Amino acid sequence: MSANGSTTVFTNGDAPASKKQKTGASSLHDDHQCVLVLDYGSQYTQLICRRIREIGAFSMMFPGDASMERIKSVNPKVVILSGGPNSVHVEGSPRVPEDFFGYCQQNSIPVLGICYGMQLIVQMLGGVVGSGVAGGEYGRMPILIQPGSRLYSFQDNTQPNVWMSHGDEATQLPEGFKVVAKSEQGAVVAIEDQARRIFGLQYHPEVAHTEQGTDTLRHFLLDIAGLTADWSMAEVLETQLKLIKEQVGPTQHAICALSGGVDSTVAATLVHKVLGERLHCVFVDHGLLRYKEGERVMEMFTQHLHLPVTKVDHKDVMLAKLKGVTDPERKRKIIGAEFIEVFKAFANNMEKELGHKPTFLVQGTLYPDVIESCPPPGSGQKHSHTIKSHHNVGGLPKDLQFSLIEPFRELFKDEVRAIGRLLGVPETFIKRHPFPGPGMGVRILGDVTEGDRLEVLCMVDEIYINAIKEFGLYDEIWQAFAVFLPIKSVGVQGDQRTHSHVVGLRAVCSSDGMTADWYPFTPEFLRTVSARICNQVRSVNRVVYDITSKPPSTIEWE
Ligand SMILES: Nc1ncnc2c1ncn2[C@@H]1O[C@H](COP(=O)(O)OP(=O)(O)OP(=O)(O)O)[C@@H](O)[C@H]1O
Ligand SMILES: O=c1[nH]c(=O)c2[nH+]cn([C@@H]3O[C@H](COP(=O)(O)O)[C@@H](O)[C@H]3O)c2[nH]1
Ligand SMILES: NC(=O)CC[C@H](N)C(=O)O
Ligand SMILES: [Mg+2]
Repeated sequence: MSANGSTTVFTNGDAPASKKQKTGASSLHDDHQCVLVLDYGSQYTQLICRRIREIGAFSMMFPGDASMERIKSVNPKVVILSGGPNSVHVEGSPRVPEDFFGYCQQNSIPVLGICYGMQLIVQMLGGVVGSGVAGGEYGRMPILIQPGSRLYSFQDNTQPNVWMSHGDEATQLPEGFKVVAKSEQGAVVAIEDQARRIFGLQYHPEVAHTEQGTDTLRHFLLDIAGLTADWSMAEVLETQLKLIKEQVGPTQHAICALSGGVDSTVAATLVHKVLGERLHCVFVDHGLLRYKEGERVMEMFTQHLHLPVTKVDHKDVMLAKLKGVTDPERKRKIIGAEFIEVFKAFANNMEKELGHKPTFLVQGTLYPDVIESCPPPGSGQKHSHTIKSHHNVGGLPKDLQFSLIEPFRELFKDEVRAIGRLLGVPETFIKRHPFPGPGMGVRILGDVTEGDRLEVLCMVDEIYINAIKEFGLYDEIWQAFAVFLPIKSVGVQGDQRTHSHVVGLRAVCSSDGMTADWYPFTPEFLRTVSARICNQVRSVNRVVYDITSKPPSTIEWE
């Protein structure tokens, strides 16, 4: 169990030893060579662990300032230092113990530093980190690889596009290191000391948008460090089934927050395998759903899922609570708290009906929800910043009266899709675009309840998604949706001046939601959809398309 009561496969190292035993992580560790990831608070640290799993190796994650004793206790074969929001020259910023590099040297442990991790290597081994030539690089960037590098010896492409997110730079390298790649602006973006097998990347090889990023990590782990690839998703699934059985015991009941989205559908199917009739699914219609979503989802459950699901209508209460609220974080917290109110009432009703009060709550929480919401105490990611409070994590009330079962809390969407396929979940669910729990609540900027905002957005979104399906693009796009902007613009319709709503359209390519790029629609598609929206939704006179990647934006607008 992790600190908040959910089960985890990959121990974060902050859990006490007795709890670690419970997760089964120590037995897994006994059977596999360990890649230790030291976390300095990057949004992407779990993504490093996810890539390591994809490559077929076992990983553990410790906080970046873990003691030497702790590092030694897992006998790592490789250590990766993550990125992070801190700056190495700020007093008190997290770092490895002074004798860390000596220990790695003595035990022939290769080290890779990523972004902040590379800056830490440079500073701690006697180089200099400063503001450099680039003055910060964010998003996509081509880099130029120098010949003769060990880190890149597997590849031919000498100018891949990589994903950057940094302000500081290495301006002087420690002795023994050489530059093996530079950015377009001339910043040092890859370094290596071949003799000591210490490597550094200023960009993020772990994000899906970095070309050959996984290949670079694979080459580092399998060829340079010599690990064997012997870890699989089937093993993750088996471990989760075992953990849930232990966590819930033979008689307790659980409720499952089921949205019709991929994550909760796979979570429900998995937990149902263990609990059977002791699992009770509840779908909340909070009034912030898409056009006809409530009916459509219930029909999908009946036709394809064969799990009993109760639909709860909570529209009026939710919209009353959101009236006049404009701050995005405040909205998220209200929505999160209302979800829990519904679950509590549902559990109380169950007790009256069945004589059993479910004390567990199953949610399809994924790692991106956790990291963006800012990690709960004890989760190990103590150096990260809050980006937004996802309703199912940071939006939960403090006095949550359930123990959480969140089998995917350390996984990413594409991994959950893989587990769903292993469990035989129908493709209708697996291929659905993600839809956030707070729904239209975070897609209407500002007050959700004002005027006809909800109706307008639902209509626009429906027209947009239908056009995407009609053009055969739905499966190519990771997520698409419309956004209501709280401004009006001047237009001319039927020779008359209008002063009407503006809507934004967003479509992104991604594999895990951690990084994303905007989808390049054809002008024909954009022309068609814009004309349809302005003709069919008379109170809209302007449509804009969002051409921002994540980072620097996020996928949702709030
Ligand atoms: N309308 C809803 N009713 C009940 N539970 C919900 C609802 N919306 C979200 N949840 C709960 O919150 C969790 C997080 O929501 P999220 O949208 O991230 O996941 P999802 O809906 O299962 O999948 P997807 O990301 O594909 O939409 C869900 O897994 C589910 O447990
Ligand atoms: O269930 C959810 N509750 C939330 O509060 C929430 N906020 C964002 N999202 C979804 O997460 C993914 C990443 O989105 P962002 O780049 O906007 O953070 C995208 O798929 C978003 O739709 C949420 N899902
Ligand atoms: N993504 C990172 O690791 C950033 C490191 C450091 N905070 C910088 O801005 O340079
Ligand atoms: Mg959803």
